[in-house]
Amino acid sequence: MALAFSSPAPRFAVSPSIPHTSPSNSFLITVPTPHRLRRCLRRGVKAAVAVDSPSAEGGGLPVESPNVLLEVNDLRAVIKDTDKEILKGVNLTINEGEIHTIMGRNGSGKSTFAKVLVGHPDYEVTKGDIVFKGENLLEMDPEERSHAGLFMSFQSPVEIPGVSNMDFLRMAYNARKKTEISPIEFFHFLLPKLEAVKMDPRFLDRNVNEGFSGGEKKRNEILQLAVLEADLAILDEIDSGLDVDALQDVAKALLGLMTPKNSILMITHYPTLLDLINKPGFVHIMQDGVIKRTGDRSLAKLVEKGGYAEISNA
Ligand SMILES: Nc1ncnc2c1ncn2[C@@H]1O[C@H](COP(=O)(O)OP(=O)(O)OP(=O)(O)O)[C@@H](O)[C@H]1O
Repeated sequence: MALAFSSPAPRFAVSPSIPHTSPSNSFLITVPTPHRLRRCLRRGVKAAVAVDSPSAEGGGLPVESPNVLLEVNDLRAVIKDTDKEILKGVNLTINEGEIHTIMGRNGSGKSTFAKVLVGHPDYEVTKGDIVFKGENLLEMDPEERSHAGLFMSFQSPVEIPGVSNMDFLRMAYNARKKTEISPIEFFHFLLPKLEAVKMDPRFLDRNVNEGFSGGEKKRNEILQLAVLEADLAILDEIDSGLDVDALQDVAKALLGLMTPKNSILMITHYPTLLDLINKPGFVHIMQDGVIKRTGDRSLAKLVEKGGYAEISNA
């Protein structure tokens, strides 16, 4: 293995996925941090030459690459205070601006993975690491993770009696942005977001999710996401229980929220939402606590057609 570094430390980019390494491959790799270098090495890069500009001597083809937003390495987790292991070595990298989808049989560990990412107290990480925006996520409590830009929409959003949706959203916004926006100002900020998710402003006066239908709760989750302007939205079955029109609205709203900087990690059982979003993305199949296969939307189609047996046997 050959590694060469230019000096001073180069402004380097690493190919996001490096999917097809073989013993004879060599890559132009730019290495801004030891962390990113570790990632390349883990992925089996055998020869790496770093140069600080495409024109520098000894270089190869420059690799334009987006920034890594989330990196999960060999993540293992058990149910708290037990030795029941649910996550058995999950690896996943999400770059800025990407849409990732996790599919998998019931009970394969998808929601657990999502919950571990946001620091759910039911689980204990026993091995591996999670780096979010260059920071060690495992050292942050759930609130810090949220302030850092992680958002999770749960399968069954909780009701919060006695707290109006408007107050809740404003408090969440203030906490995330470390500001103190007035109710009037906030309302003006909120109006276009309500329109984007096609939500009736009357829902703002109701208590959070109290008495909301399943679809209304999901729409409210997207509103929260829009308000918090999260860097990574983790959406656990955001499409479940939605009628066809609502599904279209959610897809449109999600697309409207996408920027080159933020990313989405969706858990779903159906490829419909992916079709509606209609953007290139990654589909991962989780099986027994690990990501077994990764591909594009065609992988989701394969599952839809032949079930998971086809994937497992491949
Ligand atoms: N807090 C917990 N206590 C006991 N078992 C748990 C707990 N959390 C997860 N599990 C178990 O871990 C396994 C994975 O659950 P998880 O909810 O992550 O699956 P999933 O892939 O999201 O399933 P689904 O598609 O049905 O939502 C299941 O067998 C589940 O019963």
